[in-house]
Amino acid sequence: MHIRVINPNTTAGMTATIGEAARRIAAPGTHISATQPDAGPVSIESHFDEAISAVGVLEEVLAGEREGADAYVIACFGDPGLMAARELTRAPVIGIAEAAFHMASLISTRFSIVTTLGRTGIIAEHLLEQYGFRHHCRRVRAAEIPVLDLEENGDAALSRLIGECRRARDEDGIGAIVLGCGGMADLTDEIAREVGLPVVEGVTAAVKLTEALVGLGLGTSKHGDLAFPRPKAFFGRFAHLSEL
Ligand SMILES: NC(=O)NC1=NC(=O)NC1=O
Repeated sequence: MHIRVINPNTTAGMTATIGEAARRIAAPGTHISATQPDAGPVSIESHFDEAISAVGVLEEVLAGEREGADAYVIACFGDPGLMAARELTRAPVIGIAEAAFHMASLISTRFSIVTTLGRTGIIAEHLLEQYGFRHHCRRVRAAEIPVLDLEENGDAALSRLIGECRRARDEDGIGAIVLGCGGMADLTDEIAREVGLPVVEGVTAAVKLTEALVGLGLGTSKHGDLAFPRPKAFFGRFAHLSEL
C-alpha cells in the first residue's frame, strides 16, 4: 500500500524527519511518500498558519489522488484541512492529533499532551472536544519551544520537552503522554526512556491506523457530509479547482 504522509508546513528538514519516523514503523509492503506543499508557512504555530496551510494540504491530497495513494496522513498536530481532505478521496485520511488521541485512549484512562508553544494549546483543546476525547486528557501543556527549534536547536528543545513531560508525569495523574507536534516524530523513544511513561506520537500512530483501515478495506465514506464536493467554478488563483 502507498501512504502519502503530508507535512503541512514547508520545512523540508521536518518533512524528512516525519518521513523517516513513518518508514521506521511501516509494515513491509507499505510505501511511504513524505511530502509538503510548495507554498505556505515554514511552521504552523497559530490559527492563521493553520488556515493558510490547509490549502496546501488539500493540493497534496489532490496530487495523491492523481498518483493513486491508498491513504493520507496529515502530519501537523492541528490536523489542518482534515475534513475538507476527506471530501476529496475515498481513501482514509488521518490527522496525527486524532490518531494520537485514539491510541493514547487505548493504553491509558488519562493522558496529557505536551506541545510546542502555549498559544497552540487551544487548537489541541478544540480537537479534543471535536473528536470526543476531552474527558481523557488531563492537561494540554507546552514546552514553550518554537516549532523550528525542533529542527534547529534540537538538544535544547529535547531538554525542555523532557522537563515538561516529567512534570506531566508527576503532577497530572496520567498513564501516558501525547507528543503535540509532527516535528517530535523522532523523539518518542528517548522521551519515553527518560520519563518512564508510554509516549504516543501522532505520525507513527496515524501510519499504523491507516494501515489498519486499508487492511480492513475501509475508507472515507462518501455518504453524507464527506461526499465529493459539488462541482462549481473557482476563480483567481484557485481556478484550477474548477475541474475537480
Ligand atoms: N502544535 C504544533 O506544534 N503543531 C505543528 N506545527 C507544525 O509546523 N507542525 C506541527 O505539528
